Amino acid sequence: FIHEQTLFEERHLRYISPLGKGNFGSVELCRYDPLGDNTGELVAVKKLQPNKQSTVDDFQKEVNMLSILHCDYIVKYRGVCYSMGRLSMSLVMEYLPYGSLIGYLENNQHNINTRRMLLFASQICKGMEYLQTLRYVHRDLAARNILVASESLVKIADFGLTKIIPSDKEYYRVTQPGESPIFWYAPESINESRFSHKSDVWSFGIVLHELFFYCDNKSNPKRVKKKLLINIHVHVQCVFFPFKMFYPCFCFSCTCRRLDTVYSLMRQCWAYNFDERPCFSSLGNQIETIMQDERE
Ligand SMILES: C[C@H](Nc1nc(-c2c[nH]c3ncc(Cl)cc23)ncc1F)C(=O)NCC(F)(F)F
Repeated sequence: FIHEQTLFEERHLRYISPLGKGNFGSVELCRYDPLGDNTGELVAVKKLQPNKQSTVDDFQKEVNMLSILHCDYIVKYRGVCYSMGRLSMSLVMEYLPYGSLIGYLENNQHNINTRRMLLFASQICKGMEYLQTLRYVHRDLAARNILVASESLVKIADFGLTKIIPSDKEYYRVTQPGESPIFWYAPESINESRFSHKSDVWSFGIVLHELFFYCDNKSNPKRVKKKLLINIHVHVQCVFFPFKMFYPCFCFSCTCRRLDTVYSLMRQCWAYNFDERPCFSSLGNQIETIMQDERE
């Protein structure tokens, strides 16, 4: 069923600039300006780019999934815009001027402290907890898919790969694994295409590493990223391909304080056995505790 969808008329949607390419679609900055006097609001418009992977009904699913999410830590859905006589549809979302978290980290690494990183981490946790109540598995949790709303607020975005776990199972198995970035994927997702809240927890651990790796002010993020990729000791757990498993163990060189507690959070998220990984509410509590300690 189609939720009540706020309709944006294409003729009032004024293109401004490209924002980026996401899962199965490109996002553009537009102004919805029905009065035609530039007083309209800025919006982020995701146009479907039908290709081998994604079809219109995948996109319709993404729209429907996003349209029922109401959470401070998730990018707001605004509505849809039909063009070419309802042949093609665009997803209209709020526009967040600070952009993606990965870009923000790269541009602000000098004035980002561990307190702010912990605050962002706890907000992402809360957003993921909310998704879990709806049995959503994001499947692409990464700093590039987090948006910065302000100096003290981040939001989860890009629900192009999100799936809803069936009520009789605790995981979702994808049939055709796309060319998704395996760096953020849990071992069971790589080996069995198995996705669950616990595989999102693994990805959250990678996001923690992305957050705290940039707090190392000495190093320029580009080099850090290269160093990180070079330094990641990827241990091939089994000899046989394709059952190759990646198990990142990072040589962690961040100089920020509370390093040991944050690093232990990451290691919990990277428990090989998904049953041993903490849930998002436990991670959220642990982060709040570290934040308290930070205050002392
Ligand atoms: C494909 C699109 N890429 C980009 N989007 C934006 C952006 C700025 N401000 C924004 N406000 C609302 C939205 Cl939906 C996107 C942006 N900036 C750089 C991008 F490369 C995207 O959705 N990326 C996922 C996420 F949104 F998390 F960054």
